[in-house]
Amino acid sequence: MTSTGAGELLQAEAELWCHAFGYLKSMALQCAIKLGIPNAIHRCGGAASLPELHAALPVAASKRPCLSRIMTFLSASGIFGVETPEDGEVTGVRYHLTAASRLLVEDESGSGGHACLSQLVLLIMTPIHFRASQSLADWLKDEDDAAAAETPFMAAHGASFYGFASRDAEFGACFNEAMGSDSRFVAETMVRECGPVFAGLTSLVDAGGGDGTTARAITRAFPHVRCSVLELPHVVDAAPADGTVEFVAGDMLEFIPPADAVLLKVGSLNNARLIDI
Ligand SMILES: C[S@@+](CC[C@H](N)C(=O)[O-])C[C@H]1O[C@@H](n2cnc3c(N)ncnc32)[C@H](O)[C@@H]1O
Repeated sequence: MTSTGAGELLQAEAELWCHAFGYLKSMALQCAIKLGIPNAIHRCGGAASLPELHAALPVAASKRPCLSRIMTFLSASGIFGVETPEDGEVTGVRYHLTAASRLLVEDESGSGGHACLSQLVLLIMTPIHFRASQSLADWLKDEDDAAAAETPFMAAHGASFYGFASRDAEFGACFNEAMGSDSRFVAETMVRECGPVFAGLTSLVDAGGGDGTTARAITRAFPHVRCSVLELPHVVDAAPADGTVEFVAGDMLEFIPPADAVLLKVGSLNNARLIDI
């Protein structure tokens, strides 16, 4: 067995610390969104000093010194860029938006026309997901193969992800809103870059199409394509009915309405089920 040098050992320990504290990156990002830091920097013209952030953000006066540490951390993570003045004076440090944090700016006209992804990012970091991932080791050890524990999410919450979303109206609404923001973002690129794909179609069904955001964007960009959305009943019940797209309540594993094309932009269904479809 080869012995490991002190330098390598210390490096290995540092790596472990980075992994163990990795969740702090997520939590700092969550904090930035909840405080509205991307919006504040955007309103300052795309770059802001600490005094400008203190004036714009709801941070208690006694906690202001901590904000500079959070900004340093977020800058090291690439969420914000940082320019330090030559004299090193802290009040002269300016933080600016990066490509990633521009996607967290709520004002669409100011974020380069992109949809804002803040709701989606916050959804990924809900305690509901953390609770499920914290049960991963116990779930792997457990011999119980009852349907109730098919996934770590089911083991933690007693329901499938979509079962939970239908049971908890507040979480369901957050989830649909977050998916809608992702769809707005993806649809912008899809209709701009994939025109030829839609050229020969007269109808399309978006299976698991959420609140219909993607289908609406397709219909608006390609009016010759009649779009419908197949969704679980609780999602159809809450969907905005503006007549642009038709909603069909059902289970895509059982039935998909006939159309020239099927759009499938879904996660959280296991691979075997997706292959069935
Ligand atoms: C990850 S979300 C994606 C929503 C939308 N396609 C988008 O990209 O914004 C998956 C969607 O599939 C729906 N869904 C899940 N299982 C389904 C099933 N068996 N039949 C129909 N819809 C389903 C969920 O309600 C959810 O809205």
